[in-house]
Amino acid sequence: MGIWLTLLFGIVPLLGWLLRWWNEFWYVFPLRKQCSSAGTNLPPGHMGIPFFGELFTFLWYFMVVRHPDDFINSKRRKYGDGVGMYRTYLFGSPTIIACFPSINQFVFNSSDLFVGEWPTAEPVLGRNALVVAQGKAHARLKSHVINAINRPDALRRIALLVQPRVRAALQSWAQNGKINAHDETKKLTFENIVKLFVSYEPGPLLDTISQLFVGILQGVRSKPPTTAYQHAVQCRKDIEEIFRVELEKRKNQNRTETMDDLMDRMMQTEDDEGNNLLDEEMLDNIINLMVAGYESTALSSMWAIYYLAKFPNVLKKLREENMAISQNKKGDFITSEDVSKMKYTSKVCMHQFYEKTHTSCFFFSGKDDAWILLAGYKIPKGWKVILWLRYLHTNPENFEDPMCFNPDRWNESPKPGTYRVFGGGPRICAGNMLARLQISILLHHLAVGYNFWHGDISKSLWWSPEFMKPIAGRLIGAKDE
Ligand code: HEM
Repeated sequence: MGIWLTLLFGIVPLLGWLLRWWNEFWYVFPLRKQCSSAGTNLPPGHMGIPFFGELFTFLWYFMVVRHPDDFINSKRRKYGDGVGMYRTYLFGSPTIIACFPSINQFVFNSSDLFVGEWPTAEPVLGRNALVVAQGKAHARLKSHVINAINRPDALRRIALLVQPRVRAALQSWAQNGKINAHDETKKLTFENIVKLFVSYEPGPLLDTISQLFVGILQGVRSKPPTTAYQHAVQCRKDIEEIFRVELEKRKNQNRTETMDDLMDRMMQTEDDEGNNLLDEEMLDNIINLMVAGYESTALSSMWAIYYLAKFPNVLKKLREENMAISQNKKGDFITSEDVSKMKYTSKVCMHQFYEKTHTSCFFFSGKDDAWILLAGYKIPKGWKVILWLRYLHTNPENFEDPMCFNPDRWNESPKPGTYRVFGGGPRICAGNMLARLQISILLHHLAVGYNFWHGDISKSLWWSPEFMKPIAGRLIGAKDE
């Protein structure tokens, strides 16, 4: 009996106490002395239990309670709202969660102190891929990529290239009646992105590439030696082979027969010193750009369809603006210059990016100790930093009624550093112009030609396993209304 009582009232609480504080002793205690001699502190927070840290608390708020903001809100309540950064242990590493715009800005712009984290991206995306490259190599590759995809002449051509497929897709959706917006926008975006980069038309080759990309996307964030990771590496090799054959074919071609797609443009771009990209650099970056631009654009397009079906008043305003442009076109496609004049459409797009990034955060890893001077805290070397975009975008102090779809909120510019949909600093999204253009074009054809019957649309919570499935709308031609 005595032994059981000792166990119950002595050892069990002691074990519980040890479990609760183990990570604090292990990770925080040794740093305390360093911090106090430097007159600084670690951000407040709690490191959780061994191995898992605060993973279960995180999962509780995200998967069980389904109030992801309460994960941060509980920290705000406990450690104070003015702090803007909290220490924790998540996903196998001691971590700082950064919330305030000024801290995010500091991390985005300090590539000497923080390296962007794509843990396993190199074997899957290639060592020359933009997201993998660092320092000078990154700056050089980025200037090539921006040259190839963001220049006005490239955007002009892209605008014309994507429209036939957008028009055809909308027609077929309308004929089918009910569509699954998630699947259809993915299919449309994929077909267009392959067309833009390598000019392939739908057919068996495109189907093979599509399967290979699914494999890459499923494994790009997983870790070795998982099957998903191994499969992604194999899919990458197969895709590289397909694109290498295409590249060789073009190099041996008479250069008057250019396709003028993004592969061609990458073959021709020169950096400041007049150098072209090497074959490996080109292949890695075509794959990287397709991976980065595919799901991001598809999801934003899907949200666009969802919201327009839900908010007929927005669709009406969008239609007025787009009709005015289309009346002068006499059936011709709109141009990238037309798109830049469509102010209301641009505000609708801004919301789609914003909505999409409600689910995003960026991972960085500290290369050296960093002191956040503004708040007087230290981020120790080797710790991860998670930039918690959701905090910025769903904070009523930054955006009035943040979860409400209201394109007019963008009549005024967001407060500095609060709209971070494309990241920031040297790692800012390389395809943001391309994404804006593609979504505006979809919105244009949708608004001008179609109406929604939106009685059966329901919004599933984004973290549910049924992610996006119920998002379906019925398109009918405007004339059938
Ligand atoms: C809705 C559309 C898109 C959104 C919301 C988006 C968002 C982002 C964000 C937040 C980053 C920064 C990631 C980080 O710092 O780790 C990023 C990087 C990047 N994005 Fe996008 N993106 C979109 C579309 C595209 C498209 C269409 C392309 C190209 C075809 C593209 C290519 C890239 C590349 C290459 C990077 C890495 C840049 C670098 O490391 O320097 N993105 N994107």
